[in-house]
Amino acid sequence: MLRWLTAGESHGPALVATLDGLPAGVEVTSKEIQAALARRRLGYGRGARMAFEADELEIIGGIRHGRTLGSPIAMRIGNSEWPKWDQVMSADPVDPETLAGLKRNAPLTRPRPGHADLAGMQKFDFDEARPILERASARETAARVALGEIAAQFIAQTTGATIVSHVVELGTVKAPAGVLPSHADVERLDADPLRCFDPDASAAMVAEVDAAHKDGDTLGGVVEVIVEGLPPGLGSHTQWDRRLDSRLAAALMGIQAIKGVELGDGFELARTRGSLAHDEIVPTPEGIRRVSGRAGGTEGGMTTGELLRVRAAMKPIATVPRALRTIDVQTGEETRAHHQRSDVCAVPAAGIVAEAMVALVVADALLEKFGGDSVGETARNVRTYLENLSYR
Ligand SMILES: Cc1cc2nc3c(=O)[nH]c(=O)nc-3n(C[C@H](O)[C@H](O)[C@H](O)COP(=O)(O)O)c2cc1C
Ligand SMILES: C=C(O[C@@H]1CC(C(=O)O)=C[C@@H](OP(=O)(O)O)[C@H]1O)C(=O)O
Repeated sequence: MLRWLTAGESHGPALVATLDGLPAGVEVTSKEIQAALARRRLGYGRGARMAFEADELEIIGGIRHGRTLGSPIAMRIGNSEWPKWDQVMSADPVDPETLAGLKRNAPLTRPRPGHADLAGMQKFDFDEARPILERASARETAARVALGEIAAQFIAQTTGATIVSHVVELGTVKAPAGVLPSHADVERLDADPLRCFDPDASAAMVAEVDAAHKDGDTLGGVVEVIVEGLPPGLGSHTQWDRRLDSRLAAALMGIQAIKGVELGDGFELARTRGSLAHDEIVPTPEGIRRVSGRAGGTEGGMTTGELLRVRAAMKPIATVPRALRTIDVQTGEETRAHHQRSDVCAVPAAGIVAEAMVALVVADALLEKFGGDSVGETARNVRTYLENLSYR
């Protein structure tokens, strides 16, 4: 069983990530993890912070000379901006040079609708939002992306399966349905400002972000993650929490600002007759295949061996520059929510985080089915299973 956890605050010295249960011998380098972290910082519409803050990766345990040891993996992702934040948030006298034009932190008593501020202050009994937003903030997703890169390497090295994500909707703009990227398109996608596979839709998305920015507004959207090359039978129909669908949905809904998840055509299937909604099974020279991918590559909560395709819907960023109505918890009076800088849109970054969450869930399901204490053992078990399938 794979287990993973993160710790750390948005404006703290570092994030920490741990991954327990991964076999030995997975090849993964700091450079690869750092590259995954860099992908998360891309995307049109992000705030100033992405440009100057650096993720400083340090592997603390579980990986040596580019290979996992089979022991728990621990990583630290330092925040290059910490010395400044330490000053901004300090109750002690502040060195004006370090502060470099930043405002001294005042208590955040005007919670933002749509962020964790108010519910967190009520629950944890804080009189301002800082201690809540620090951990609710999606900076934490850097730690998940680091973990996800290791999981993705494990998946690739045991099954050959690859993962890619793309932005399929941004605000009201939709990419044309049906044309799916593969892993070979990653570079092209990463070079696109919105990580959208369709250039016309991407251009329209850029315009949508610009318009929202100009209006002092924010945007959400939909990302799709595709895994190509998985064996059939990951996950299980036998219990609700063993279904791969439920595990994917939980992991994706666990990303900040994700409000909906669909497997395959998801909600659209509910509006479609059965005769047109399912993926017919046919014999082919390459083996048993489905003629379509409407289900998203699972049936009965198990992978079918076809493309795994899952979507996540991100709500618009809560820190709206044209700030929404709220109350000041100090006075009880109606006012406007606090606003400093923020992203207009972080949908492309959410796609990278979604890839990481899918990778972790799939790696866990692979280990559950095939076991193995070394990557070679898991890979062997996958091969033997595929060679001995009764129906292929
Ligand atoms: C990559 C990413 C970047 C985000 N950036 C911001 C941001 O700049 N400002 C903001 O208010 N929310 C941002 N969010 C969303 C908040 O973190 C999220 O809305 C908040 O934690 C409350 O959680 P909930 O939306 O799941 O209810 C971002 C989310 C992600 C995934
Ligand atoms: C730092 C990251 O995202 C942050 C996520 C975030 C939020 O509220 O979730 C708010 C913003 O931070 P700040 O409030 O300091 O401007 C984003 O920049 C990151 O993704 O690395």
